[in-house]
Amino acid sequence: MNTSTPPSPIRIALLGCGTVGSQVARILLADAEDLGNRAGAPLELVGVAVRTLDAQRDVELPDGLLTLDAESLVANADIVIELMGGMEPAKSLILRAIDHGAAVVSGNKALLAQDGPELYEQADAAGVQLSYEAAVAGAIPILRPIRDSLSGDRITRVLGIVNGTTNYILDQMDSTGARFADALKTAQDLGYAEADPTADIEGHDAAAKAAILASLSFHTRFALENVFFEGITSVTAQDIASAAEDGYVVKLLAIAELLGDASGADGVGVRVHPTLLPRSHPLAAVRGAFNAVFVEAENAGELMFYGQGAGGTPTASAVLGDVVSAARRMVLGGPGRTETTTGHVPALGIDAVRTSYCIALQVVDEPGVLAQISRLFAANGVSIETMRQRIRPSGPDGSTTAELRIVTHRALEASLAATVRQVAELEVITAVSSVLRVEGI
Ligand SMILES: NC(=O)c1ccc[n+]([C@@H]2O[C@H](COP(=O)([O-])OP(=O)(O)OC[C@H]3O[C@@H](n4cnc5c(N)ncnc54)[C@H](O)[C@@H]3O)[C@@H](O)[C@H]2O)c1
Ligand SMILES: N[C@@H](CCO)C(=O)O
Ligand code: NA
Repeated sequence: MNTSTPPSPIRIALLGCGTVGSQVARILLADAEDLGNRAGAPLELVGVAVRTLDAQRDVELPDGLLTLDAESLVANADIVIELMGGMEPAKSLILRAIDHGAAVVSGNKALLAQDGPELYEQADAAGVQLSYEAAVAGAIPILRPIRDSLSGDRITRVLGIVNGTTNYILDQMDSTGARFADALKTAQDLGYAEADPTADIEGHDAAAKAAILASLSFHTRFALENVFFEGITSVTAQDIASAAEDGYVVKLLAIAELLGDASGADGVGVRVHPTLLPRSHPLAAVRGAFNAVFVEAENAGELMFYGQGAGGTPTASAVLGDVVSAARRMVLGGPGRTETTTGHVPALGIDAVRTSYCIALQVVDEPGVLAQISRLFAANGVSIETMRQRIRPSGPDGSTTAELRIVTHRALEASLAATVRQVAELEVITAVSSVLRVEGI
């Protein structure tokens, strides 16, 4: 006979009952027994903080669970799930939860990328667990594999499609020839893009996720200010069509990689920008609003994690994984480490990155043009990998112009950017029609 006392219930407070929060509440209630068995103690949802009590919600919750008093709820919980989003009051409530010794689970990438270092320090100091698997690539288990499964390896590079809205838009442009504005409209009609899609299309959302991925991959705290980012608003249908002709696809990639600085010491470059990828690259096959993260590690080699990066139920899966994990730690004792910060690698700016460029130029069709252009590439130490020239009629007099598409070998971003600036000033150049970085070659 088992005479030990049953474990006391773990009290869970949920802050926010929107797209993700409502699904977390639903699953916590519906699957309480299974989740409790896995955690080793009953999981009790003690309250859900909302802004208005009588709002229309996706799920029906038992009477008495909803409250407007988030602060009191937090003060009486063992685990606080923050799914309100935004900076305040999310940050103050998380700090309050930590102060009370509660474990915190959040999906708030915007807050973590901006104020994560402060929150992680407070959690460490209080000995409580702060987990946020939902914050990067929604349902995809990626943070815990990086933090735990790969903690015996050395990650050298992470390439991620971590924003579903922009992947959907770029995929539509690629598969239907749509213009950016039309693809964005379709994404909005289907509910992928928000009414204000700025954070997605300008790259902020992916940049926040890049900062989190870089921090865990390189054991050093990086914040949004360390991330160079560009969105997809200037990617044209022509860019996508030309890329397709050359065997590439355009993806918005979040890239975090180990680099040498000028003296050869380690540094980390973190960036987000539209990127040309060969169609044979595994990330090129990530279609629609799906997400994927491609990890390169010294011993494991190449790994890819794929799945749904957003949506209430998929994201709730990641949140509840964190909840069960935090509850297990409570049952077993000790907070468990959520991240390590012993790497001390500095963040390097975009100039220190080594990448390739694909440059499309409209040039005058006359002798010596290629020589002038290639001289500038050579002067900047940039080697050309491929060059394709197309001659087009430009006037009724039979005159012609040429379009050149040059793909470079990897070179320092600073040298590539200087080359483009200088080439643009040549008189024989009528337009620099696009400049896109290339990865995976
Ligand atoms: N939706 C997704 O697919 C997804 C995926 C990954 C991460 N996330 C993150 O999860 C979080 C929640 O996202 P969501 O899509 O569920 O957002 P949402 O806007 O649907 O839900 C947020 C809810 O919080 C409530 N709220 C805001 N301030 C509040 C306050 N002071 N007190 C009580 N309630 C308050 C809002 O009324 C709303 O119901 C965000 O940080 C988001 O970035 C969302
Ligand atoms: N807006 C985000 C939601 C998930 O973080 C996306 O499009 O991927
Ligand atoms: Na995730």
